[in-house]
Amino acid sequence: MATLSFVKMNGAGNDFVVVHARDQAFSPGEEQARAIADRSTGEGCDQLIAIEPSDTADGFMRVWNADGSRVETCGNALRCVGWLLMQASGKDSVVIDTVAGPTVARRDGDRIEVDMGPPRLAWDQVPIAEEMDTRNIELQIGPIDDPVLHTPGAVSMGNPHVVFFMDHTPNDGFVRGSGSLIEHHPLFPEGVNVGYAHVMARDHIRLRVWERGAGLTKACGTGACAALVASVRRGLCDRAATVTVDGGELTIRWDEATDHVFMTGPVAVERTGTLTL
Ligand SMILES: N[C@@H](CCC[C@H](N)C(=O)O)C(=O)O
Repeated sequence: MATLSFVKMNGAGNDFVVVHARDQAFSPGEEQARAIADRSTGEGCDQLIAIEPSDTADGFMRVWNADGSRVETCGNALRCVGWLLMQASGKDSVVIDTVAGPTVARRDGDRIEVDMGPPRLAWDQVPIAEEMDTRNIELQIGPIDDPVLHTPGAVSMGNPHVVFFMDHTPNDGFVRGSGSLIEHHPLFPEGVNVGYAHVMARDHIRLRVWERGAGLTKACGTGACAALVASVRRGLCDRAATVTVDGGELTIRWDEATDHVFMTGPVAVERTGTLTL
């Protein structure tokens, strides 16, 4: 039996069990990852995170969703891992590698900013099963002549997102019911994270997200980036906005010069503990 220490953290309420796997290997199978993430019998989290050593960066971040599936990246976890690596090294910025590519994390007062890189906007980069304009994809839910949801924008931030635009903020039942359906829609061969954006002003979006492999979360960092990008592409928002999520506020900026998306927000440590595997 092996024991590994972990830190329970959250970024705007999106919570993680972060395992130190720099000196000791950590490669849980799907079932083990799901058991750790289970809120009634395990430690409980939206995503399980491992910080592994890297030859090219300050650390490598590996991500599992609560259902045990491995995923490319996680925006809020990048901010939490960035904070941990900065605390440990005393640096003010660090590079974190992921399956989706490297990210720079920096301190911004008591918040952490991450450079999420450029959004991927071609239909086959999201990916979507058929060629279509990712500003308004051909998808609708509900009766043909009066759909409840329709023509979302689609964006990859290293992981796939669709963003529906709404004139109100939907309730839990609506997000759970429609999100669980759309996550597995055949249009998305790798599944999809589902965002519901209520654009309140050109610099303010209220967002709720049903996450692929995790369900309704208090915040989704890549989802907030995708919502801003999709809103800008529809002419609804300026290139910088506050995105209010269930667990707090994220500041998202899509830089015109570099095409990179930057996300800034809070991180919090909840507790520490050990996992016995
Ligand atoms: N919470 C995350 C996203 C985690 C991965 C996502 N559920 C997926 O399957 O792509 C974030 O903050 O970005």
